Amino acid sequence: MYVAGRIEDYALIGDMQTAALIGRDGSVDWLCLPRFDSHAVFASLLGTEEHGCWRVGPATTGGAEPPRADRRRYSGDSLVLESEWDTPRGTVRVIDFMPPREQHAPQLVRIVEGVSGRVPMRSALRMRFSYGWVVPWVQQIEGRTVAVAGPDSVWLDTEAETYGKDLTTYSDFTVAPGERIAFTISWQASHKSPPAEPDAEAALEATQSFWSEWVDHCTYHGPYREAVVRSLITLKALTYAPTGGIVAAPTTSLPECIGGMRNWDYRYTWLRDAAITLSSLLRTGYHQEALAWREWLLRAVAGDPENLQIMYGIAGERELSEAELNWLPGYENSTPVRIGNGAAGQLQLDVYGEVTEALHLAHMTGLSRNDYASLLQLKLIGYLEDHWDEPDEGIWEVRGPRRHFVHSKVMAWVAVDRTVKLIESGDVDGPLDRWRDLRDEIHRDVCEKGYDKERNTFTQSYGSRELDASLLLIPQMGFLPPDDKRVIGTIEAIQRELSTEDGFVMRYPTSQLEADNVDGLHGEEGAFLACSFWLADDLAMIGRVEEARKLFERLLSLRNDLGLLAEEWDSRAQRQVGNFPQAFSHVPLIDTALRLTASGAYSG
Ligand SMILES: OC[C@H]1O[C@H](O[C@H]2O[C@H](CO)[C@@H](O)[C@H](O)[C@H]2O)[C@H](O)[C@@H](O)[C@@H]1O
Repeated sequence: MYVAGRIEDYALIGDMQTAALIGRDGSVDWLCLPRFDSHAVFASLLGTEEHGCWRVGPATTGGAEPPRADRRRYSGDSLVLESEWDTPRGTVRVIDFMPPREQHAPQLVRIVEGVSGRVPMRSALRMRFSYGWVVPWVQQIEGRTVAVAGPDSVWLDTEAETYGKDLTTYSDFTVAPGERIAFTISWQASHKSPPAEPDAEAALEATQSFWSEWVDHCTYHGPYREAVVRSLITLKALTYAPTGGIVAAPTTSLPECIGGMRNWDYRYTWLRDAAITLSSLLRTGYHQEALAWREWLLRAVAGDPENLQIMYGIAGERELSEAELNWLPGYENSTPVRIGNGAAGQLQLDVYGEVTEALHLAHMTGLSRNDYASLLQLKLIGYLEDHWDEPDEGIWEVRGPRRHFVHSKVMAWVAVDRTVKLIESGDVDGPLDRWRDLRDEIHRDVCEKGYDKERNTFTQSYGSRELDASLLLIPQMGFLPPDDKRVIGTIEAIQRELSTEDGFVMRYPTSQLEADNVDGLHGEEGAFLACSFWLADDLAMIGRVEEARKLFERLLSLRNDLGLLAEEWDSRAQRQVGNFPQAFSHVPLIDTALRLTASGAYSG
């Protein structure tokens, strides 16, 4: 029976317009072309080999399982993946990458390089368009193999011999030491003329230079540089270069609970996720990306800023209706597989705070002034003035009834606070006294209704006894100082009540009981990695620096061998779960590394 690899078995390559996931067995199991949110041409990640994949690796005999690579790494600080197999016949390396696009078509390049001995190899290319639904029509045109279905065509170029069998394009060949054999697939709209023939070696050189030049701009040189740089490269790979939009992750429906229904499509731009990504990029010297995202934001909300959506398509599209792909059995039978995301229609008041905080940081770090950005900020507060006291779906996008989430109110306070500061700086005009009063009113409301005096902790929502890990952001956002007894009480309560057996943090309690079930979903989920980083950050803020460092370094050890993190960690099964790799995990990794570095606490 076919089983996709563990989530952490996957490597990421990408060209800042889309991305591919490659398993340890050399199989590309996920790739959407030409954009992150396009239909997948390889979707075996969520199904079987029959839903499309492309394996390049040592040949096997007698139906044996394809061997897993013995070693793999990114070549330096890049997204060029090198996987190596030691076989009885010798050692072979496969170099995988996607060249950043200029004028040329989207490409995925695989170069097979002999290291020692003579190794028999096989390339097995199974293209299935529309997420594994459509078997394309494959033909040879002037020595090139082309697969066509509807609007898409994919062209395979290689000097190796190819042949078709069982709806698959194979190449069987032997590679000798020093020999390099390239395979490139290029996507083209099927009504257009064929894409130019690729030059794989020149593309490799250009891709390496692109990444090393980009990494050179990083201003962080602290003890966690390796982890920070890998996270930055991952965030850059999740950026859609033509528009500046940032996807939350390049995948859909990798489950938060194996076998469960918490499967969502993350190939869109959440204002929340993108705003915090922008803040991390700004703090590490990447102003260009921050500028591009601010432009994206202004275009996305243009014309109707009061009617802000919490998420958009990567080019600012508003229509993201959710649908289920019922022909896909799902990752380890986790159904449904969803595309689109119903959370787009929710009210999440925290988003006003995250966006305003990002614009504020951009302003403070000297990003060139943009009058429309300031105007947008004023409009957002105008909206909040009338709506901050309404119940919402909150940061976790719950699908249960709306509540007065404490985190949402805290972030509404952040939005007003940063805007008051903007007006105070003299850069824009606004109703200063009225908004100072509004800021005080929100603060009072949260402290009165969202704080449980008896237990000395803030609560998930007004009147509830539940806790919520988003409360860890209270000191980080400056709502209360870290030494406030209510802050310390909340951190300790979260440690007590939301910790997993291995000391990581759940977002909130998940319950099987309908009445207690805040998110309206069945099944449990893993420790939420962002929340676990937030705990480390808070511990450092309240002076428990050694504890913070230990937790942070244990979190780093959860990364896969290539430094990548999904959204969650399943403490029982000791494996990563959720969409992968996830910006929402890599951003707080960077933030906590910066805080620990500033506090001088690190090992070795
Ligand atoms: O838990 C239910 C919700 O889960 C997803 O949202 C999560 O991912 C978002 C993107 O990273 C993040 O912004 C949010 O805070 C997370 O809770 C899913 O996208 C939602 O549709 C779903 O309701």
